[in-house]
Amino acid sequence: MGEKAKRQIPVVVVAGFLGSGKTTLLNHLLRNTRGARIGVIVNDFGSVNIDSMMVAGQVDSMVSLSNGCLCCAVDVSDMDAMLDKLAHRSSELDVIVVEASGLAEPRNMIRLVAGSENEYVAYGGLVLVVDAAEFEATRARHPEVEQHVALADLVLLNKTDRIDGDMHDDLLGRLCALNSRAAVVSTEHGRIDPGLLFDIPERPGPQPGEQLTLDRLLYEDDHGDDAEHGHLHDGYDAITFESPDVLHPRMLVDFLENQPAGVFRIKGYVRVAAGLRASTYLLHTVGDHIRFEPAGRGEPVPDGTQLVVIGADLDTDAAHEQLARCVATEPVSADAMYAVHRFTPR
Ligand SMILES: Nc1nc2c(ncn2[C@@H]2O[C@H](COP(=O)(O)OP(=O)(O)OP(=O)(O)O)[C@@H](O)[C@H]2O)c(=O)[nH]1
Repeated sequence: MGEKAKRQIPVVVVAGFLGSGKTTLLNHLLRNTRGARIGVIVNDFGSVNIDSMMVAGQVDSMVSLSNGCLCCAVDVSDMDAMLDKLAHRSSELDVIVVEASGLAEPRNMIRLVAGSENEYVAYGGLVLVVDAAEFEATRARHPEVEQHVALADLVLLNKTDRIDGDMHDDLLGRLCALNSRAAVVSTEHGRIDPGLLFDIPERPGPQPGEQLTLDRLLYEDDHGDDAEHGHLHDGYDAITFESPDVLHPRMLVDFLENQPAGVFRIKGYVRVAAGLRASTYLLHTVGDHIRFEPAGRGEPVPDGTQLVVIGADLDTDAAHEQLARCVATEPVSADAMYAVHRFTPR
């Protein structure tokens, strides 16, 4: 084990009205972990097939709230108590998924996670599951669903098997009007590529004679042919931006605060310069949550900038061009670095 910088585990919050498909999404992720180690926080384990998942080693850790409701009864210290069980110095989890109860207020859920004092976690985004067939009826009964959409970093327009093409187009238009920033992905039974949500670790495949894990078997069963495999990647884009030149800190932050439509998360190294100083930071963003950490604490750091932008239906050329425009073409005044310092921890 090399000494690494403190690893922060992304905590993804899954919210959505009753019956929209949150548990279905969670079960899908647990069945398609692709080697990622997933921790789960749920209200109760009733509908998640936890027992068999645990036996098969699919769920690496989980915590439930035995009594009470994840929406209102929980405060930051309750959430931290749950997160502390999953995220600590020796935790090997790659992601923690919190399934909010159907009545949870997403703003509160974000506050609980983003406000966590646990130094080993980082906010991993709000995924809002929307029932495509019921959106109109839900909106009539609960107008606040519009605010929920506006808060989301990723909207899953689920149950698209239950609507026709015209309604699909209409819904996409309405969701984009409510939130032009979020990535929107259409799904059936919550089947998204987990790589959109979190990093798939590069762990070696099974060696000859080694047993296949259930995840691999299921994944390979589901995706044995290329057509099926391709299906899971629909609407999921990842672009890489690399530059040997330094970036202008303020222009970079401006880009991050006005991300192109469809971006869900951005990660990688950025080399920025202002005044006489050039520094490399590890950058993570989810939606408008931006974090710069000084790079080089134990890990090798590339010379220039290496960023990956992940989202759905991205205009990849435009995103690339916008990033290229952040390259500093003339000397930058020293105070421009404040733009980055606003987003560095502590
Ligand atoms: N037709 C169709 N049914 C779906 C889809 N996704 C989920 N369902 C069904 O919708 C129902 C509700 O799904 P859940 O995943 O339990 O929804 P939930 O959001 O966890 O519900 P609560 O826990 O009650 O808030 C289940 O019967 C699912 O099988 C889909 O894409 N299409």
